[in-house]
Amino acid sequence: MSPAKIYVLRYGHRPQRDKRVTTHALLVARAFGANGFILGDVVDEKIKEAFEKTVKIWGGRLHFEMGVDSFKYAQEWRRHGFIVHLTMYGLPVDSVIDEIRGRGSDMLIVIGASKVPRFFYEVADYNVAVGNQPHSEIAALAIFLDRYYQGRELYFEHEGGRLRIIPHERGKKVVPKHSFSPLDAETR
Ligand SMILES: C[S@@+](CC[C@H](N)C(=O)[O-])C[C@H]1O[C@@H](n2cnc3c(N)ncnc32)[C@H](O)[C@@H]1O
Repeated sequence: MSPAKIYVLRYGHRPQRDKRVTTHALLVARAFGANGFILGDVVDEKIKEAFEKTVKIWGGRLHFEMGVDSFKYAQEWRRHGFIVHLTMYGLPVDSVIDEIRGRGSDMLIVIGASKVPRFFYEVADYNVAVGNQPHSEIAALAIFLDRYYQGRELYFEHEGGRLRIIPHERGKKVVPKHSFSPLDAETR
């Protein structure tokens, strides 16, 4: 059973220094099968611009919101879904991923920027570590979603957009989306 939807909550974004990291977390969320990305507590038009530009060109139906209260958002989420907080201090991803995959409700994945308050460790149904070494929220999110989807996310179709890439052994082959026939999809 799969959850109805998967959202990512980015906690602690600092507009002066996290633009690139948060943009990359958003791109990973979109490309690797999340349905929504919530930028908690701050408004950053640069992140919104990056999101809109990507969706316009490459498609996808990712829901994007910013400036919402992260604490309230997480509490509200518990009414209809469960929460996974990615942290190096949590339980190994491989020990909980099957149970998480088997749950049928909406999943909120919380990723931090710097220090994440105790609240998120407590509100989370699962504190999940992607290895117990400090690395990056982008890497943690990518690996978590990849383990969750068991690799299938790399082949998801993203609705809409203008362009698609035809995989090529050398160079870049990019075509307008409307020139792609469903027959090609079946033979890929
Ligand atoms: C700069 S790191 C801060 C590391 C932090 N001390 C922690 O609790 O994981 C920013 C974010 O990356 C994610 N992260 C870093 N290493 C991780 C790991 N080994 N497993 C899961 N998430 C990790 C967490 O979401 C964390 O809030």
